[in-house]
Amino acid sequence: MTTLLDVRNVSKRFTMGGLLSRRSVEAVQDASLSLSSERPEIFTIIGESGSGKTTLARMILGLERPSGGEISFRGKMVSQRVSRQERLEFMANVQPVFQNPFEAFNPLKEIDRYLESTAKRFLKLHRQDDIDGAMDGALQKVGLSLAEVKGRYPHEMSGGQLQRAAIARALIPNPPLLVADEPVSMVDASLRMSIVNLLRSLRDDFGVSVVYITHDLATAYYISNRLIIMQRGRIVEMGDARTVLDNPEHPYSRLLKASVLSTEDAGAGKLMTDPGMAALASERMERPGSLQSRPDGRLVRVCEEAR
Ligand SMILES: Nc1ncnc2c1ncn2[C@@H]1O[C@H](COP(=O)(O)OP(=O)(O)OP(=O)(O)O)[C@@H](O)[C@H]1O
Repeated sequence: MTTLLDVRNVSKRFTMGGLLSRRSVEAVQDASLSLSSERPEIFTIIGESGSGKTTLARMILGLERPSGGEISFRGKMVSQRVSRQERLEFMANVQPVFQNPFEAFNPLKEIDRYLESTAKRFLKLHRQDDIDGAMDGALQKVGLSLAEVKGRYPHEMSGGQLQRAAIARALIPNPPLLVADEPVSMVDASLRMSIVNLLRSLRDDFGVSVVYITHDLATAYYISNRLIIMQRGRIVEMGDARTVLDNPEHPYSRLLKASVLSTEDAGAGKLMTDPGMAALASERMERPGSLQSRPDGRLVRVCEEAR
């Protein structure tokens, strides 16, 4: 089995403030995960707001440098890809999909012009027929076509259509991996499932793996093969999505699942429910611990005294 992505003991500390008021945040602590090249999958990162999901995603994309640990793509450390050519090759292979499609596009530029510059940059295409073919091929994968998109500005499309176009842009270099950070949270509720189904089809029909970042357990349950649950920068549980979400073991995972049932949580990514469980989950984070294997294949963070 060859490894597509290997995240090994990765941490990220942000330091802020001046000399006298210096403080730091451990945004990600000792995170490890690995995706295989042969088995495309949707690997989900779940956690409430501030748990470190975006920071981990940005490190995978090479947009943020880890303070500790290493990330490798196809066996080569991301930090060692230093030449322009190596960076470009990496960017072509690991493409981002961002939360807000309206921010991903320049409002003053036609959508196809933006796709065209991606095709030229990553595929080194020059002939207009070839460029159009690459754009149309990527747009067809997301249920659009070049004819539908040509000459249109971002404000002339719905949020759902624009997110599809953003995903098409990401697909132009034929990447084996997409990193999608809350790709449905800004999309109209009625169109969300179509984007979620699209990610599934990219995996099943085109062999693209997706790192899917969300605080929405329902879509995570629906499309993920595996997932990790993050609490304050740490992975507290990792495993097969259904195994973990049907019967979460860590108190924080249980809290997250319970919060799905709470209407006031909808969309905000904050946990409001069950103060007792919240206190237990929080108290466990204070204590040293490590991920332990369970017979069903999942990993759960266990505190030293509780082992
Ligand atoms: N550039 C930065 N400088 C300082 N602190 C940062 C920076 N980026 C993130 N953080 C902090 O790191 C922690 C993790 O943030 P991150 O954005 O990764 O969480 P998240 O789970 O993606 O949250 P959200 O769902 O709100 O996007 C937070 O405490 C955040 O304030």
